[in-house]
Amino acid sequence: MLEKDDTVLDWRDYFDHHTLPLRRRNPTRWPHFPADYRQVVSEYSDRIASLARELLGLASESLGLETRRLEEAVGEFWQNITISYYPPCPQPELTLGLQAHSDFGAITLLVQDEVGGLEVLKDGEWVPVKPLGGDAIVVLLADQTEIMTNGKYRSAQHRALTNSNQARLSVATFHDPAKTVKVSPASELTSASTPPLYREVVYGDYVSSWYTKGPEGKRNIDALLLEP
Ligand SMILES: O=C(O)CCC(=O)C(=O)O
Ligand SMILES: [Fe+2]
Repeated sequence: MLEKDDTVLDWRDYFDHHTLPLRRRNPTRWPHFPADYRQVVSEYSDRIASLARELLGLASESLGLETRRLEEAVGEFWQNITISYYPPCPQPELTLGLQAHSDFGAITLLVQDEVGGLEVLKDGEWVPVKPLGGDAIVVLLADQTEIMTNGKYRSAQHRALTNSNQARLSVATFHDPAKTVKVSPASELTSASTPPLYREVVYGDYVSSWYTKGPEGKRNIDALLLEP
C-alpha cells in the first residue's frame, strides 16, 4: 500500500491488549466474545510472562550470569499482546505484511497460524519461519536483550510477507521494561578487553526514537553503538 509520498505501508490490521503490569490490564476494553475471551487472554498473559521469565533465566545462565540477572535488569514486565491480521493482498509483491524490524523490548513470544509468512534474517538472507502447528512458540529476542548482553545475543530481524489467497493471523506477546528503566550492557559481561558496545539508554527514549525514525531494519539499535 502506498501513502501519498510513496511510503510503503504494512498490509496489516492489529488489535493490541495491554496486559501487564496488572494495573494496565482492563479486560472491559477487549472483545467480549467468545464468552471466555477475556479470561483466556488474561490467563495466557500470565503464563506467557512466566515462560518469558524462564527463557531470560536460561539466557542469563548461558552467559554465566545469575539466573535472574536479565529479568531483574528488565524489571517489572510491561507486556502487550498484539493480534495481527494480514488480509489476502492482491499484489503481494508490492508490499509486506510487516516491514523488516527487530522488536524494541526484551523478548517476544509469537504464535502463528498455519499460513506462514514470517521470515527472519540469517547471515544476510531471509529465512521462512515455517509454522510447526500444535503449540509451537517462536522466541524472538529483542533490542534490550541485545544491549543487556552486550551483543552476545542479537535481536532477531524479522518481517511478515503477504500472500494473495489466504488471510493470516499471528499473536505476538511483547515483554518490555518500563519507560523509565535505564538499559545498559551487564557489567559482568564487559571488561577492559571487552568494552561495552552500546551506550546506556532510557527505555522510553529508545521507544520514542523507534517511532520517530520508523522500524526499518536495526538502525535504531545501531544508533546506540559506541563505535559504529
Ligand atoms: O506476524 C508476525 O509473524 C510478526 C509480527 C511482528 O513481528 C510484530 O508484531 O512485531
Ligand atoms: Fe516483530
